[in-house]
Amino acid sequence: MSPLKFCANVSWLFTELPDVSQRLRAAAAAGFQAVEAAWLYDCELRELQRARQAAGVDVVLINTPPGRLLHSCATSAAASTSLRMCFAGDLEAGDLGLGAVPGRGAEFRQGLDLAVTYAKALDCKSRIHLMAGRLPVGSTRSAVAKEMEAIFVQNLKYAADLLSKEGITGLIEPINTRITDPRYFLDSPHQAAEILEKVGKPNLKLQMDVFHWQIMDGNLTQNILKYFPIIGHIQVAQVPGRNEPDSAGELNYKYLFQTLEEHSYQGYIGCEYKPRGSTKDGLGWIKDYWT
Ligand SMILES: O=C(O)C(=O)CO
Repeated sequence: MSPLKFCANVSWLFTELPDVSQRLRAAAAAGFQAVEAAWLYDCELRELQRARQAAGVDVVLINTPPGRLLHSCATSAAASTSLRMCFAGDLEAGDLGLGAVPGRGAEFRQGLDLAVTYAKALDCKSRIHLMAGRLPVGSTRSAVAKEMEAIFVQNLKYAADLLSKEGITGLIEPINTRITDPRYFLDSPHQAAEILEKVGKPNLKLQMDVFHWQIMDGNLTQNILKYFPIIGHIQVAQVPGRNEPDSAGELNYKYLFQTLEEHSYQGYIGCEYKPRGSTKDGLGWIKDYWT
């Protein structure tokens, strides 16, 4: 059995600290050797590089940009020395990725180029989450599903060829549409597996967020075993509160982590949850996995 590797999602953890550099340092001080993040694009890249090196952590996953930006805090970040962590987009009303969105192909490709620039600069050699995006406002899933899938397959083939030149794995992540994001295009591991089959590129894998899989489908053990060969990254949070794995909820993470150990899962497990209190105080559960 190989030991599990955890990474801190600094878009969710250590949010007591406004600056990315502070969060990277805090993650390292808490014991993490690796971090992941949703979006860092409004943070000044050279500062980000310096902060990562100073903290001594690996960046193992970033997302492609969400799309329409609500505002860019690049000016404030560039102007100030601090790297205020900011979402690069109006995530409520706007976009949540562009991979499957009709008429946004050029923006998807631009966002992919930016993600590769940041991944290379941050020495994030391994993974970029290629976000699918939402159904157009006013459309119904049944009416647009076929068109959006064809667009997603085409964009993923393009992305896979570009990423393979950099040795980077692309990931697609089903996000639950029951609670978190009702208009998101990709919402089940079965749909994602079918799309990956159609794309047929070995450097594209499945990002398994246990929180979303439980809400959409349950049947976690069978789904983990069925899709294990194509799983390239995992994220965890308790259901329904999306708090720490050991918080009250539906999931027995001790059992799920044991299952992953028994199958020698070699990837990272992203801690993408809302701490109930301070991040540090909520990390008691992870000590069992840090030998
Ligand atoms: O919303 C989530 O679970 C994500 O991982 C988005 O990147």
